[in-house]
Amino acid sequence: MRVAISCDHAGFLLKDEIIAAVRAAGHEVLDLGTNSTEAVDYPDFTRKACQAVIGGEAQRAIVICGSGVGASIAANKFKGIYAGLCHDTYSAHQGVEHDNMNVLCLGSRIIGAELAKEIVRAFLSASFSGEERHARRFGKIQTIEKEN
Ligand SMILES: O=C(CO)[C@H](O)[C@H](O)[C@H](O)COP(=O)(O)O
Repeated sequence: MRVAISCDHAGFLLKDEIIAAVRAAGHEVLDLGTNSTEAVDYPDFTRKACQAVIGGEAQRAIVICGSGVGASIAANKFKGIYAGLCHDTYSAHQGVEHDNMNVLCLGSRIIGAELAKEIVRAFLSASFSGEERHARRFGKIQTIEKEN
């Protein structure tokens, strides 16, 4: 699949490691910046990655900021984006299998590169189970989305 990746200045140092891990797992990368440690605003770069998913240029996205919190708040404002902040591998695959998560948020000031790469591999190798209870719950999330 094609994976959009973006970060702010705090996430920049982790971005290249994540890009390499995504490619090593056999996926294509759409690198949407930022490309230095010069300060930028995470909503601007989260927007780029989410719009790539919504527009179909990427099937999933990974967004990196300092804590991952700001990126996850911003990402979940987009209709069609189901973002999760995951700093463990269980959440990274279960979030896809049960909740249809399509954007992974990471905090580069919280976790190290090796754990981040394992989390990325867990996220990308998982798929939505589609089991009735999960589909029902996901449908309810989409109902909330339509109400707002
Ligand atoms: O970590 C974050 C909050 O969720 C943001 O994404 C930013 O990375 C962080 O706020 C940047 O902080 P800085 O003091 O401007 O470097």
